[in-house]
Amino acid sequence: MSQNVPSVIEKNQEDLKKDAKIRELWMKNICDHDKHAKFKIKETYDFIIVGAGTAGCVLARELIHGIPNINILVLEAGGPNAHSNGLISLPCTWFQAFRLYDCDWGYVTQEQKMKSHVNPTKEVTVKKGIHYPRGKVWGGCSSLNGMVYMQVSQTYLFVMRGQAKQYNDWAAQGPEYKIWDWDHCLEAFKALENNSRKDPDEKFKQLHGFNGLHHVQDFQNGVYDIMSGLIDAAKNLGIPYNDDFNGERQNGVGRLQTTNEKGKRCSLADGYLRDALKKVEFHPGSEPNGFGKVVAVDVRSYAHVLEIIWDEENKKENIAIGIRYFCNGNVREAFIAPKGEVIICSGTINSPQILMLSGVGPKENLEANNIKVRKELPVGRNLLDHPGCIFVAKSAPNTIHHWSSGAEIGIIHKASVEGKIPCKEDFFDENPDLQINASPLQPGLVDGLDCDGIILWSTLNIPSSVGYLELNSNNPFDQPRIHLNYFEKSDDLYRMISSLKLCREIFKQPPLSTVYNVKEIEINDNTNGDDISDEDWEKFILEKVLTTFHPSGTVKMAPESKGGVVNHRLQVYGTKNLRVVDASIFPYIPSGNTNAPTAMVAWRASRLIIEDYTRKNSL
Ligand SMILES: Cc1cc2nc3c(=O)[nH]c(=O)nc-3n(C[C@H](O)[C@H](O)[C@H](O)COP(=O)(O)OP(=O)(O)OC[C@H]3O[C@@H](n4cnc5c(N)ncnc54)[C@H](O)[C@@H]3O)c2cc1C
Repeated sequence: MSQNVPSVIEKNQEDLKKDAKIRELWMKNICDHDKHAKFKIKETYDFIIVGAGTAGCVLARELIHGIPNINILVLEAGGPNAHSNGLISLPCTWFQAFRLYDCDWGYVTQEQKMKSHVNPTKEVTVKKGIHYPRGKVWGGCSSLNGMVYMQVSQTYLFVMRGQAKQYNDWAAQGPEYKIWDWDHCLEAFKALENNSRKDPDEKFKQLHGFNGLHHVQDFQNGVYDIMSGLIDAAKNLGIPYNDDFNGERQNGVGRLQTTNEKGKRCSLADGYLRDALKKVEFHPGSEPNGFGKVVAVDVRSYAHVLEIIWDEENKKENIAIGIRYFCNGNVREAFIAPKGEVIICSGTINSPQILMLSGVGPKENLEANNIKVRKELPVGRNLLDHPGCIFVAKSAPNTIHHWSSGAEIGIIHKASVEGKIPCKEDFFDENPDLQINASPLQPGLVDGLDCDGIILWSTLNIPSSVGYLELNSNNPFDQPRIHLNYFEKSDDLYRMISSLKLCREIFKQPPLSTVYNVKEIEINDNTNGDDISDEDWEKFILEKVLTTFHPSGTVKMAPESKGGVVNHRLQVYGTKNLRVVDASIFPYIPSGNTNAPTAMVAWRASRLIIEDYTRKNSL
């Protein structure tokens, strides 16, 4: 049975005073240490990667194995993922893991006010302070995420090694963007994936990889069969069964695949960084300073990057030469070798923040925060995310398995822009835009509710509304201001209403309503039974809205004239030796979970970086 696990422990005033005293002693010690430090070695690396998240882990591994005799420094603000009392590696505790305050950046969002779409004479609000978790730990968000594996976007797959339209849209931005078309992306997805499906058929083999380091497995269901009952309930409504959401089509109901290996989380730190660290060579005397060169990946934990160091002798060219960071109470610097690069892999919130703190960004916001503008670019604009809304039902006792890792079943459908219940045609539409993830009700997931049940989490996979983020100050430890602009466009609201209406219908179906005594809760607290007006739906959605944790797009890959910050090779416009590689470069958000697409971007980027490095070295 479920237990009530407190997810937050509050500190009292006495504890806080003790903490402050210890911090003071630590600072004093650091200052004494500095007084005695006589010299420091100039640290030089071929590549400096900022952030050991999904993208940083893949990149470090692919570069150290792809280029001979290089060394790489990875600067990571968080610590190793082995910590945290096992909460990270155990799939069933993921919902606690992303609330670990020392593994999460702890971001919250700004308040949002807008006119009601249903009754434009009224103002409606999305409350301030939606928790916006981002991993601050080896593996980044892949160490905290819900482990759902989704590689393809909206499945405009034209059978076989088909084309997913969405990646082709990335590629349609110009002839040089062809390197991002579906064929190129599929090559990367397959190279990364290690799928453990038993006896895969030919179609499955064509769209999946089996030799990568990112382990993917079919959901191992437990002993209770309420989740199978959910599949039957969806089928009753005419929703087709789908046995591979990463296959030829994305619509339908089926079991999700997860990034697990033998029942444990497989983050990109587990899969890729661990492998990168295995390569260590020593080349004595190969460096002019006489120290020799260690060919390896050096991961520095608890190293918070402050800004990019620029070559001040060639001011106009904006040449990145290193990184300034804060570690163990000291500000430190690391530099790149003449043919090296700085690669920012700090995620959708932090990559734009680092660029802006270094003078690359929108003029107005930079000048308002006393930052000298080096290159004006729309950094932080184009914040794309999948807004979500959870719909909860109670069930009879002892109907769920509490070691579930969360989302077990997916229902992917086309929603109605008029807010109607989707019809059969919508279920068969191969361009779905809504994803419902179904999980057993986990303790703590819904405040104050401690009973068995099911959660249906509707997620708008192709949102029309776009948000932005901006600096709050020039303090690198300050949170940027995150403006989500969820449901700013009316079609987003009505499509969410359509999906939630479908959730209600699913709960009413047998065997859920008959065998498992499933009864929806929450919405009926606000309204009367079935007669829910659009106004009440809007109120419900804006009160309950939460992120599905997929922010992307704030360092958009696009031509500069079209709002791009990086070009097709992910180099920052108007700078040299500087790339951004992570979910922030997505020009359009993939219509599915974003971890695999981010790893794909890093794998593709590694090929581009290797090409450029080899060319520079042959000159
Ligand atoms: C709770 C949660 C659930 C999710 N569920 C799923 C899911 O089920 N399936 C799925 O596919 N996707 C899921 N995602 C999304 C997916 O994990 C992310 O899209 C993906 O991991 C993003 O990778 P990234 O490399 O862009 O950034 P990140 O993984 O966030 O990596 C950025 C790294 O940079 C470090 N960093 C940032 N700033 C600095 C700095 N100044 N100095 C040094 N280091 C810095 C961070 O600490 C972090 O380690 C989820 C995400 C979360 C948070």
